[in-house]
Amino acid sequence: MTQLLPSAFTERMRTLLQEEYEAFVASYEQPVFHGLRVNPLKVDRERFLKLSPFSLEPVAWCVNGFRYPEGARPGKHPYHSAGLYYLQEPSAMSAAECLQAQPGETVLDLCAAPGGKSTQLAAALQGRGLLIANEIHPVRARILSENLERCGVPNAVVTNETPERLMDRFPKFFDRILVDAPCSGEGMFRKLPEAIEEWSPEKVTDCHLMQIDILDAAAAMLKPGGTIVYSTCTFAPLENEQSMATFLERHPEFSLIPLPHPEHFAPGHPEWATPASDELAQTARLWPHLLNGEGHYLAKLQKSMDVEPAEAPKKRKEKRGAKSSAPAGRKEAIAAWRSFAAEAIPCANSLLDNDHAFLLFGEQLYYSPAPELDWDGIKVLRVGLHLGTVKKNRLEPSHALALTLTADEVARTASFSADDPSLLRYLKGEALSREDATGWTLVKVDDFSIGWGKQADGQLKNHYPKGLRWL
Ligand SMILES: C[S@@+](CC[C@H](N)C(=O)[O-])C[C@H]1O[C@@H](n2cnc3c(N)ncnc32)[C@H](O)[C@@H]1O
Repeated sequence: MTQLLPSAFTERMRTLLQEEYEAFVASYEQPVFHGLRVNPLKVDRERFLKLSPFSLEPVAWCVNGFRYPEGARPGKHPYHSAGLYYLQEPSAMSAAECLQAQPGETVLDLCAAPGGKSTQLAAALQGRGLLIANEIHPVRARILSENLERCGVPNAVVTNETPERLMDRFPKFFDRILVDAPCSGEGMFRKLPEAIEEWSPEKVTDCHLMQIDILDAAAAMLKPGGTIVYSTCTFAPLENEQSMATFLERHPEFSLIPLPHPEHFAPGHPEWATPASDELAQTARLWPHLLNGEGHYLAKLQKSMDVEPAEAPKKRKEKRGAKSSAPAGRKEAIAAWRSFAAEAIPCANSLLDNDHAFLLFGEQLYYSPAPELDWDGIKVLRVGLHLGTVKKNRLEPSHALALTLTADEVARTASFSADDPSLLRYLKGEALSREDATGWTLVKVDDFSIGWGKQADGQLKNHYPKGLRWL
């Protein structure tokens, strides 16, 4: 594939890499590495290693990351539909890992779709604290939301906003921010040859300018003492060392801090930026000829504590007739939830015990990880855990809820092994003949929830979402 590479790209890389260039360009003739990251919200690493139908080789810089062999089809396995793992290229696993989000923190993933890094950040939060996963493009934001749902994330809000509009709403609000920036994608040429077609020297410049704007917004949203990880999947110095050099000139309240895994990640190149600050050597480059993954760049920035803290963002007021969270009917919706939970999920009423956290949008009931926040005027796709649809004072549970539940939390389960033909029929949307107690039933693959069924009259009626059904 070397001959497909744009000459402006290869000439620049030859000049930058000098004697290393031959090894770099030879890597384009090597096979791509395929990765999956185990989702600890659903299964822990050791258990998955025992269950895995694929042979797995650990990724050194990501505790839950593995490479799987060519020919394995983990995206076509029921464990994928159950959210046990996320398919992610090995180098792409580095950025969220480096952010080191801690349970209970407030974290923003500013350029989040399709959700590889958001699902990884959500796993680090362990269901505690708040993740805002934002994506500027509406169609991609929906895919992001579906991926967070599949991975059983209860505490994420998905927004579809520009960084600037979020900045106005959330000044100095986040403990940690990931900026996985839109970039010219040179590091993906081997994996996605279509990225070659979309590349041009002008795109590199446009992406650099966009990155500076996005980073400015991220800087404004970070608390004093907070951390930003900036990442790209390109080799262009303009989008990497230069974006960092420009950012640091504009924001003297930030400094670069060291990244882990120096044995795998090569240092950034100060001499590829202006000014050529030595600090830039603390950023990292993941080179495809030096590790088993694609090309990436990483930088970790810390904001000084000597910055005035911000006023808290606007709080939500319980207004009668408010558009976003219709209070009329909210009490009835909560009552519908409580009666559903008492029957189907005995522990839920004591776990979801904050009445202020229930938000009703039309017929859709959510449990919010940040009930105090006002979302009016922000495009929100999901405001936390979607509990279900309330119709005629009855709650129909959501697919998202099923995927956050474990077998010991629910009153009734229907369990199938991964290779049981009945499971395949369920995933295709068929009803199953089955005798059991009547009511909402959590369908499982082995021990892991995969969706809802409703048992009645010797049948398990199918409630697997139409859009997700296997063909
Ligand atoms: C590298 S991708 C993100 C990948 C994602 N973090 C993941 O791990 O799955 C960059 C994202 O930035 C979005 N984007 C494009 N222009 C943007 C802008 N001006 N501001 C914020 N995000 C933008 C793109 O739509 C794209 O989804």
